[in-house]
Amino acid sequence: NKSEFGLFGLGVMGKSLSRNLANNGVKLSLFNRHIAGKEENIALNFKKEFPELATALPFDDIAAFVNSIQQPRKIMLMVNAGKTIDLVIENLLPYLTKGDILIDGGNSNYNKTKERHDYLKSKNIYFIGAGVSGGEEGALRGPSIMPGGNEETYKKIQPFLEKIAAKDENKLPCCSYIGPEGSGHFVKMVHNGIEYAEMQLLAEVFTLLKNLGKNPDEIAAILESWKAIENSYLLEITIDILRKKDGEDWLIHKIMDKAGNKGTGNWTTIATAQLGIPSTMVASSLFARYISFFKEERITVSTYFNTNDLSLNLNSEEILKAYQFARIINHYQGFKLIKEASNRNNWNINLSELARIWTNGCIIRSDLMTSLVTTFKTVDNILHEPEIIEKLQALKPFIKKVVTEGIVNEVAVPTLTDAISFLNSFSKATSSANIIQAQRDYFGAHTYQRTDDTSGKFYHTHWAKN
Ligand SMILES: O=C(O)[C@H](O)[C@@H](O)[C@H](O)[C@H](O)COP(=O)(O)O
Repeated sequence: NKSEFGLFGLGVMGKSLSRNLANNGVKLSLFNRHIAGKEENIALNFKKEFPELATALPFDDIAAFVNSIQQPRKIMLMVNAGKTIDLVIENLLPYLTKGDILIDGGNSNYNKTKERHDYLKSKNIYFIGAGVSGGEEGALRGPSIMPGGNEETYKKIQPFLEKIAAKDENKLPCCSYIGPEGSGHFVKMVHNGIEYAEMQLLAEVFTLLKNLGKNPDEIAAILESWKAIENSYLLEITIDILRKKDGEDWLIHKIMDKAGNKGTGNWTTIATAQLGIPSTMVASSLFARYISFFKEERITVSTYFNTNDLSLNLNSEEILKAYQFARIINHYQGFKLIKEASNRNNWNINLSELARIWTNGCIIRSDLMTSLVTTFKTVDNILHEPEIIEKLQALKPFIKKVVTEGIVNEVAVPTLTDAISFLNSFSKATSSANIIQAQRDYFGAHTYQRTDDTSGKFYHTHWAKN
């Protein structure tokens, strides 16, 4: 008898999701391409490896794979984002039938997802762009899933995705319809943007504590003590990472400080610039990765500019409070970007529900995220929430001290700095943008509005003639 669901692409995430589906009783067909001498019998060997896949049907022939699945077919594509998806779609199309559903579970660009959605719609094939977060382990035990596309189509795959998704504190699936078109992949992209800044903040905390003379074990112990106050998945794995030994030394000392990236932080920065939203922290954490990449040049430049015998006048308590402050600003910026994109595209994204499906399974799950589920029930802008305002006011003196000490002592804290600089700018009723407007009008006659004219009329001044 035919399978209920097809899983196409048995890479790291594809394999974990297959086992998760099988563990949840889904009758599966598995497909992996055949490349002689390189990728042979992947699906078959994978099936043999895990008892839960006993009833799964393995394939490396697309026609046989498609025909093994009940109609309307539900096929999840777990292949690399980019051109591969389009290639796979073209290879599958000849065998698909009107009403079949393709689900792209990779980190695809939301603009491309909309294009693919519209293209396949013209062929009566449904396309869901589903963000899947949680990495290899999350995909196996329960990821957070962010599906976007046609809502009626989503209802047809909802039971499968909800089965495999992580569960929140009320045992509800961390999977919820996000909205139309590429909205699912958009929120996954911003999830990764928030992830970039969260990771960078922990890297800066590590640097500050290291500059206070702490070794990785001592730093891990300090972070361990923070779990009771500000826990998150990323904090937990950073503690594990710092405690990992490599012979006598700590493994972290052997890892090359050149950060990679696969594009989602880059796309988030492009999207935020295009939408005119100041998500400064994802941008600074992306650029911190880019700076790290110039290792050779950094080594050279380090011989020109570093001042010795500087000493940080800080304690771990102050650093914790600075970290807490910066995390709130990071989440404010991420959700602001999503809210704006949702308004501009009429996606109608429910921020509280989004925070809820991010409370488990995904990389940015944290106590703060759990608290935001409630916050977004009353406000859609956390900088307007009295409790959060109060918390930021209480934490502000500490991040000001930490960032000042960091800069004075030449410690690289770009994303912590960004957090306080952002609020220093965003909390000013009167900014210095009048200078910018005057300069633009001076050299380009770009005109400006006047503070004493509420009509909003634009003015031009013949500056040089004064
Ligand atoms: O939510 C997740 O499960 C991760 O974010 C996942 O999507 C992946 O690990 C990122 O692609 C890493 O991104 P970089 O390679 O850009 O750091």
